[in-house]
Amino acid sequence: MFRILVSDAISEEGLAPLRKSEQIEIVQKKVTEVEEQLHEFDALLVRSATKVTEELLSKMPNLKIIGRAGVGVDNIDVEAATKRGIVVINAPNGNTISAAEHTFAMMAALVRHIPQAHVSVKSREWNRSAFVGTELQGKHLGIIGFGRIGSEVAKRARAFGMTVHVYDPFLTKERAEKLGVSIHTLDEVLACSDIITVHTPLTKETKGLLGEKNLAKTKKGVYLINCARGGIIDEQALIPFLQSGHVAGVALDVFEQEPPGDHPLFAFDNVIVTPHLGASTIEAQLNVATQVAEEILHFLEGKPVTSSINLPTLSKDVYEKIQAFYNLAKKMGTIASQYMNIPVQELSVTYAGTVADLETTYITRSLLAGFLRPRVASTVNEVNAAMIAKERGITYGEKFSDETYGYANCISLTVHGENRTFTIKGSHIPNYGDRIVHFDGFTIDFAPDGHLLYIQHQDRPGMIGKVGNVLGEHQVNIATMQVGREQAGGKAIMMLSLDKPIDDALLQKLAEIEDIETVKRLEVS
Ligand SMILES: NC(=O)C1=CN([C@@H]2O[C@H](COP(=O)(O)OP(=O)(O)OC[C@H]3O[C@@H](n4cnc5c(N)ncnc54)[C@H](O)[C@@H]3O)[C@@H](O)[C@H]2O)C=CC1
Ligand SMILES: O=C(O)C(=O)COP(=O)(O)O
Repeated sequence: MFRILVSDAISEEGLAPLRKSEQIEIVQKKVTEVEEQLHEFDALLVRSATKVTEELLSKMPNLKIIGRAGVGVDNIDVEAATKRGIVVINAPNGNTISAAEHTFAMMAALVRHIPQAHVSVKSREWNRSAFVGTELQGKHLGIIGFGRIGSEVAKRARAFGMTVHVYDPFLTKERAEKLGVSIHTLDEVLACSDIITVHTPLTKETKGLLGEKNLAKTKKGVYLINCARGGIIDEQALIPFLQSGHVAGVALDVFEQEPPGDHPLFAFDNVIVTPHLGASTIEAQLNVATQVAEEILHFLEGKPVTSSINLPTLSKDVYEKIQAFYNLAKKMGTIASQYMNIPVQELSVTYAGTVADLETTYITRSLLAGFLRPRVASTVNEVNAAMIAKERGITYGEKFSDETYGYANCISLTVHGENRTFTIKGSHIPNYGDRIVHFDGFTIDFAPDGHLLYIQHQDRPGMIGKVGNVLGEHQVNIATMQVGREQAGGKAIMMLSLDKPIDDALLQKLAEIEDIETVKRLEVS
């Protein structure tokens, strides 16, 4: 049974596909209501309210995936999740339109004083002169952060006859031109805009982006909007600018602390607020819940998740193409790790032939996970492999080559350890399977599966018989055996596939056979 804790309000209709699965059990409760059962959950679905801290994760040792039914993952300690090998996914575009429309609604409300006028009329006043506004047409809109939401806001602004100025360090000129906006530095946007709206994620770089220093660079009478994340505009820093009238009005959908409680900005009539409603529409909630539910099902079926925060993202098509190499690479990593059971500094992976044209980052992560698994006590998978390698001082790199050694594809792994280097090469042959075609200097051909026994010996007559006898005496059946040698009478290797694993005592017996130099057990699961 795969147990999912849904700890925030997520669309029931969107979750329906999960409910259909007999393998899945859904519990809809706040974290505080299931303190005693936290260790039982495999998945956690949240919006922005649940804070997924390291402490919470430490109480959920079975957790495999966190789904954020929305965009921002600043409420999730992604680094802590990654360390634990937990996949973090979000629903990146399900609420884009709703957030953009809400931003626009806030903009219109701000410059036409709609919330204040509404309260006034309902208080039985009729004070038309108190609420004279400004038009949006002809105004300069500054957008900071030009991703999905920022660009949808720009489209609407242009339809309203506004001129749009954008600051986003990652925005290309082509995309800006296509959307009819001009790219500027942050200072230029601050200086030329009548209205500024922020649409970046909350990161170390964007926290307090509109603080005292940058607010001072804005035009007198500027309007500010934050429908992204609390803290991108520094709430405390706004106070003197509102008091002096430098900032004409502020619209906030999000707060540094949510709920904000008795906030000092509420004292200003020209600060209008909503309780984090950007994504709160029927459509957005259905979209994000459906996206996350689909991803959870993919994850359960072992298919790739397409919107992971801490894994390279892969489409289904791409995944289908790389799957075979992904498995081969993992096995190669596992074998190399057991064979080179000494400290290693570097793994170098070379891709040649058809595999070189694929998404190799993912394949390398798989190889890395396979390599680290025999060495690391905690969970290691594609999510945390890179991080664990770094922690252990193991560097890795990818290269590409044309040398396929006669195969359609070839993955080579060279492991650099102290005073020793080891190379293994593998190929995936469609309709045949995975083959290791080179092992530590020897040309060979074996399937990297099951209970393998590697023997390096002097090439003498009778060696195979001696090994067979010892194994037979201990009731160990040999399924397959492949041999390779440098030259007649020189160094040779055997790679045996056994029906069951062998113990240390038997390994020792084999090592004692004359002319056998090395015996290693290699387990590939
Ligand atoms: N109020 C609400 O209910 C909602 C809020 N959001 C928030 O809106 C924000 C944006 O969402 P999307 O547009 O979907 O994300 P996105 O990832 O498509 O766009 C973010 C943009 O910010 C830019 N950016 C990053 N660092 C920057 C910096 N230092 N300066 C300037 N630009 C920077 C990125 O290049 C990117 O283009 C997120 O913080 C998200 O959490 C999203 C949905 C609903
Ligand atoms: O998707 C986002 O980033 C949002 O801010 C929406 O938050 P919510 O799911 O409404 O708590």
